[in-house]
Amino acid sequence: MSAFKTIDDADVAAKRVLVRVDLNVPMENGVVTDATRIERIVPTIRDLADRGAKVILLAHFGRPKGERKPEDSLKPVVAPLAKALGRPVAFADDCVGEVAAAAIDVLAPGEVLLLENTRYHKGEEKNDPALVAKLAALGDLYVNDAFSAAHRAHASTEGLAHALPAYAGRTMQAELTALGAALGQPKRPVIAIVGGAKVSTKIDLLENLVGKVDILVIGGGMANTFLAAKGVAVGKSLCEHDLAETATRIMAKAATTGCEILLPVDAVVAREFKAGAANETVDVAAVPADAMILDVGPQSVAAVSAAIDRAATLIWNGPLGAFEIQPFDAATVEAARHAAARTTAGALLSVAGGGDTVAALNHAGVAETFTYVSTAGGAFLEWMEGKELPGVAALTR
Ligand SMILES: Nc1ncnc2c1ncn2[C@@H]1O[C@H](COP(=O)(O)OP(=O)(O)O)[C@@H](O)[C@H]1O
Ligand SMILES: O=C(OP(=O)(O)O)[C@H](O)COP(=O)(O)O
Repeated sequence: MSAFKTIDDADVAAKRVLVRVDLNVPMENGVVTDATRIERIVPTIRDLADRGAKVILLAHFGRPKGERKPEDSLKPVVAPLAKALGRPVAFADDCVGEVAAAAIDVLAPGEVLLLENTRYHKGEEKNDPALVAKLAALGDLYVNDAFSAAHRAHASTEGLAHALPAYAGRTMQAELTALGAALGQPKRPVIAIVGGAKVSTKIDLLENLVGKVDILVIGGGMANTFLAAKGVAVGKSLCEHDLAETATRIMAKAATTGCEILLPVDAVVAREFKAGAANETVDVAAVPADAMILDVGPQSVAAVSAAIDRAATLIWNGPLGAFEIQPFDAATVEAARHAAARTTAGALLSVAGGGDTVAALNHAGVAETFTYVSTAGGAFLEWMEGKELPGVAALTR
């Protein structure tokens, strides 16, 4: 018996089933640029709909912090979701209240409805009982299929599981099973690559991670904060200077745990954040004051590849650079292809995750070659730390 109830345990026919999914997908100018998270939730939605459920999808997008920011609407996700499902998807302009209730009233068994961004309500991130009650009033059952948001104790990821009979969806189950199989007892040395842009929400994870992995490569926006903490001037780069103390503490802890930290030694810098922007490669000690680091440089990526060669297991979240705009995808693509080749050669077990990381691996053409690709980034790292994820814990029998 699994630790939690799954949708196989639920009688869903003609029931209003609130399904928390992760539709926080990479998007450019209102167009979804990577549909992996959409594709992964299809089995759960199809299963429930085929059994006659009224499927009501709850999801967040971006970080609008309780404001109705148009750029954070889930509306652009409707068409790609309908395409992936092969059936229509209705949309309601709010996730609670009269608008949502009216859209649910006209929903027939087997039909699918997506509700607008849960983070348009301040109560979502606060796990506010008032919002939980409003959401719960819209459904008979709750299914969580958003493993990649399970590290958040929010109204739709945690609170709701206590207000309605709660079940794990297929993707939630599959992620936990696959990660357990791949990384339950990782073969050493273990290398972790952590990059990306979510510095403040991920930096604390590194403190634990340096006690668990043998080599930690820090790239992307995350590296700038560490470089700045070491006194390096990073110009106009994405950098959270107020986290310098945290970064220093992590580097000190790594020294005591014997975890080798690899920071960039060179960088590709530009003055504009756009494709084809004039750029140059410089030593990290020579970043011009009016420029920003948008990728790690060739010497750094060579060091990353050499470190991958010394490892038996790779875990990766967060691209090494702003891979969406060329040529700042170079380091991420090179390191991804190198890890993929080592995996194909049988020398490396490689697990990567995160909305943008998956997009980056697809961009490099190697997502299929990695041992396992998770939809989760932050949640995957927290799972790796051994932390209990609130969204998973709330489903436990
Ligand atoms: N040096 C950098 N400067 C600014 N943005 C960066 C830099 N390196 C990476 N990024 C950005 O980080 C984002 C992905 O970060 P994150 O959301 O943490 O990853 P994931 O979604 O895989 O968990 C990408 O949009 C990428 O452009
Ligand atoms: O994209 C997500 O996480 P990820 O960037 O760690 O992969 C999840 O949707 C969680 O989003 P959040 O980090 O804004 O809570």
